[in-house]
Amino acid sequence: MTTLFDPMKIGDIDVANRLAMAPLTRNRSPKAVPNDLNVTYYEQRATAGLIITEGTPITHQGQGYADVPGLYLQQAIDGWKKVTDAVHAKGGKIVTQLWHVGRVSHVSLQPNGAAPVAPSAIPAGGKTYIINPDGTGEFVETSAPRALEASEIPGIVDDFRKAARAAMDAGFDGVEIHAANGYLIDQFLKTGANQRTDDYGGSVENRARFLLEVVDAVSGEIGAGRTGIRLSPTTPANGISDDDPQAIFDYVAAQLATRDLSFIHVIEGATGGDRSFQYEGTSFDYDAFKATYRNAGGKAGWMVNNGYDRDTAMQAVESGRADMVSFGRLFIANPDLVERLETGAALNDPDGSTFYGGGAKGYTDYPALDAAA
Ligand SMILES: C=C(C(=O)O)c1ccccc1
Repeated sequence: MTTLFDPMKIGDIDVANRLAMAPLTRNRSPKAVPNDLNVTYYEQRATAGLIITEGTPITHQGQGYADVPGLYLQQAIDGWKKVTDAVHAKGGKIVTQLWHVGRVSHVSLQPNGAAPVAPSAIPAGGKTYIINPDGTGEFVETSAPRALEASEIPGIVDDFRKAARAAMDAGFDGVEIHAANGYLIDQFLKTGANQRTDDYGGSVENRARFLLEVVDAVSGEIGAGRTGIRLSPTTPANGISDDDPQAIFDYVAAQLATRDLSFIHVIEGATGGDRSFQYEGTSFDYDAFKATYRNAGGKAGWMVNNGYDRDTAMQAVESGRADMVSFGRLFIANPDLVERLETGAALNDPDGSTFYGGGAKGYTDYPALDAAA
């Protein structure tokens, strides 16, 4: 029987076990450049079967939070190279999450103080994290977005492609396309944010067009076997919603099945919250979603997320419902999470007050088992 601790191959990526470190924004990379503290943080967690880095904006326009690392400056690529070298030296595997926030941004974070971009001029209604001129950080309301012209969309697709190339130049084993949590690609997918009347809006085919163009551009650049994707069919994160998530995601599943990707990373329910959350008047079936993908020939590793613990993660893999399980907060607090779950050791508790911003406290100072012994 396959267990959570068995190796596997996801596309072209060999992983030592089926625990993934989920992408976690930590706001500790000033000027969008990864630094030595980031190197230590990821190196400490290299025993994960797969590390998925924090969201990494593909361009300045794609940035929506202060002090997140990018992939659009050579300095950042050089900084990421130190991270990947350190993780590889410990025998780990690491991919980076390619991120464009779309409307979830603030004019102070945008090129020339411009409005954030989105499929339609519909505000996210959420908050984002900025650093004020005096250096203090705070969560503020996102700025009102402008609707992208259709003529701008191919350029953003190419920005994803260029970022994927930059990721490989930085030594990553692959990428995860961030198509979840109410960010740009998810905004195109869902009716609550996409009310376009051109080829990128209306039908499920049109709303999925941008996602598939990004998948094809990234896969074409670095290989489908090193390309994963994160989806969140029913999350309310960043004010996103949809009238019929089963329709759009069953279509997406059937389309992705033909593209030989490395992994499909699915957030179940509300991101970091209620796993049973459903958009008003809808009922999304996650097992049917996966069955659609597999029945259409999809072979990518199926990775599940949201509130899993040792027992539920082991059960998900042993039952065959999932190939991998990603952990966020547990990896924040337990750099050696794999050993702790495999041996049933006690777990450190994460300190939510240090999740975003700051330095080593709550970032690289969580003790490993051998340190605590
Ligand atoms: C990249 C994020 C996501 O995917 O939700 C994120 C961003 C800021 C805070 C928490 C999470």
